[in-house]
Formats: sequence, structure tokens, C-alpha cells
Amino acid sequence: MTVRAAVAGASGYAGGEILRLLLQHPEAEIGALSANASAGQRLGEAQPHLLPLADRVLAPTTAEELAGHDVVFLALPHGQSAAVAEELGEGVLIVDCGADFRLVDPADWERFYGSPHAGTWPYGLPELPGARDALRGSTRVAVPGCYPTAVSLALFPAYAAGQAEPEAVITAASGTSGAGRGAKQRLLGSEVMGAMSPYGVGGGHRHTPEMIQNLSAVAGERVTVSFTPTLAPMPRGILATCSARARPGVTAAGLREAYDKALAGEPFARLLPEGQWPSTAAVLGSNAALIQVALDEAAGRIIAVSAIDNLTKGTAGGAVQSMNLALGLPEDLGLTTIGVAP
Ligand SMILES: NC(=O)C1=CN([C@@H]2O[C@H](COP(=O)(O)OP(=O)(O)OC[C@H]3O[C@@H](n4cnc5c(N)ncnc54)[C@H](OP(=O)(O)O)[C@@H]3O)[C@@H](O)[C@H]2O)C=CC1
Ligand SMILES: CC(=O)N[C@@H](CCC(=O)OP(=O)(O)O)C(=O)O
Repeated sequence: MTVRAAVAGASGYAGGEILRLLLQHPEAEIGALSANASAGQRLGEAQPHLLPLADRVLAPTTAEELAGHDVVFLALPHGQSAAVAEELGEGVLIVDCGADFRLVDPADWERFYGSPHAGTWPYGLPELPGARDALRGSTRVAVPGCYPTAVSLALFPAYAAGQAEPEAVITAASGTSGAGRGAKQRLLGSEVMGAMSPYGVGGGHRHTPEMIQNLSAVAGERVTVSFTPTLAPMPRGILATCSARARPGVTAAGLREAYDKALAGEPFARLLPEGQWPSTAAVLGSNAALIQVALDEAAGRIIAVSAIDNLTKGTAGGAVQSMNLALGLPEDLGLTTIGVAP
């Protein structure tokens, strides 16, 4: 089965990572590549690491350029996907890496993104209960945000087993590529190198409602989330440290059993051996999510930590994994858990 794929936003970080993965996917054939201000340029100017595509010229992002493919990946700024998707119509698989179709509640969308809600598509985190079945055969996929990917994978086993109280406190460090390519003052080398800094503190980060949505669906009750993101001086990677009060009677052995059960057979979400903790260095360029959990008995809290590559499992790898499911291909086709180290 040959899958002809177009990538809109091919000059960006997410688009570049999708192309890196598609170049290694045995069934993918790369069709149209589009961008905005860089339309007309060679892809090699924006993505010098993608040598086989270096001479391909970026087209403008229009429905005409993106038509005639089996799958269209949208790696565009928030709010740009809905119009393109509507013009492409039914009958083509659209995998949206933006936030436009992730949230169920329009009020959440309007509050955090400030525009009318476009709708809700099947959510591209197959590891969550029920998500894999919803993705099979779907023609639409909403790829999760990078932080919600890391956090949901770290905590859902505790909520699925009814072991955590419905309040989670999360701190996550992200590499700077999470912010995309656009110039932003807080991302200047002189600001980022040698420093770690929080942002979006106090419930203001737009990924908070997405985490609440995911964890509440698994818990069967509303889970509150206090989320503090921090920017780390590295290009890629997220390390999420998540904590929730343990329900009475939870033991370290019972907690580990719950994680073992929830992650059994998962090709990419892995519970590490006891005593070994996740590190972003171990997932560089890999689609793996490494997870570890402990019970802090003195504090009565569950501590779950996950590491992902924000551009791979956190975006493009999750997008390709979901594409495979939607098209009936083996879920792990073209994806790897082998990282690059040191
Ligand atoms: N970076 C990450 O870790 C993650 C990103 N995502 C999502 O992926 C999407 C892309 O992010 P990212 O690659 O980081 O961003 P970048 O800023 O690196 O890239 C944005 C891309 O969109 C294009 N573009 C910009 N404005 C428009 C427009 N008005 N119409 C059409 N195309 C446009 C740009 O083209 P040009 O270069 O020509 O301006 C570029 O190709 C976002 O929705 C982001 O939320 C999701 C999860 C994680
Ligand atoms: C470091 C950094 O700035 N990260 C981005 C999150 C990137 C991401 O995954 O989010 P979306 O797909 O929702 O844009 C941020 O905090 O806004």
C-alpha cells in the first residue's frame, strides 16, 4: 500500500520532523510540501537535515496544492487548520498537529485560544483508553499538544486504576523547539542558554484544559490540574514530573501493578524497570515515552515522571502513529524507539 502524503507547514519544526519520519516510512511517498512566507524556496534552506528532499520547492498552502493525496499533515499555527480542512473536504485523511480540533468543550477553546471553536476530532494519543479504537479508520486526527502527551501518559494509569485523587500538580521542562520557529524574545540564545525559566504560571497555559480533559475522561470525574511549564536550555525534549495525592490504601506494589497493566503491550509508552528514571537524552529522535512511578509514602503522593521528544512522540511521531492506525497499517510502521545518545 503506497500512502501519498502532503505536508503543510513543511518549513517549520513540526513539518520538518514529519518529513524526517515519512522519509523512513516504508509505505509513504512524499507529495506536496507547502509553507507560507517561505513558499517558493527550496526545502533545503529551511530543513538542511532532510537531504533527499533538499531540492523540492515549497508551494503556498492552498487546498489546490494539497489536493490529490491520501493523507495531508497540517503543521500550521493554531487557528489555521480549520479553513484548510474544510476546503479539502471528506475522503482524505487529515492529521492536524495544531490545537484546533483537540478540545471537546467550546468554552475551553474560546477561553484559551480566543477564537470560535472549530470542532473536535478523534484524539491522536492511542495509549489512552478508547482512543486507539476511535483512530482506526478515522479520516480526521487531532494530534495532542506536546505537554499533554507527556503528562497524560505519565498519569493516566494511576487514574485508570482509581489510585489517585482528582488533583494533579505538574511541572514540565521543555526544549525550545516546542515553541516553533518564529522569533520570540524569550527564546533568544542569550535568554535560554544557561537558564531554566517558568512561563504560563498560575493556570494560564493553554495545554491545561487539554490535560484536564484527558485525565478527567480516564478518572470518570473532574480532575483539577495545576501545571507549570519551564523552558530548558536544550533544543528538544520534555521531562514531565507529575504528582497526585494517593487514594487511601494505595501501596507501592499496587501502583506499579497498575502501571504495568495499563502500559502492557504498548509499542511506545514504556514503564522503566524499578529504580530507573526517565531522561530526555534517552528519547532524542525516538517515538518512545519513558515512564516511571513511585509512591512517596511520607507525603501520601504518587509521583510519575515521563520523558518524550516533543517533536517526535510529542508531535510528528504521534501523528505518524495515528496515521498508521487510521489507514489500517501496523501502528509502529516507520517509527522507532531507538534514540540518539549521548
Ligand atoms: N513544536 C512542537 O513541539 C509542537 C508543535 N505542534 C504544533 O504544530 C504546529 C506547527 O508548529 P511548529 O512547527 O512548531 O511551528 P513553526 O513556527 O516552526 O512552523 C510553522 C509552519 O507554518 C507555516 N505558516 C505560518 N503561518 C502560516 C499561515 N498563515 N498559513 C499557512 N502556513 C503558515 C510556516 O511557514 P513559513 O515558514 O513559510 O512561515 C511554517 O511552515 C503548531 O500548531 C504547533 O502547535 C504540536 C505539538 C508540538
Ligand atoms: C517550549 C514551548 O514554548 N512550548 C509550547 C508548546 C508546544 C506544543 O506542543 O504545543 P502546541 O501544539 O499546542 O502548540 C508552549 O508552551 O506554547
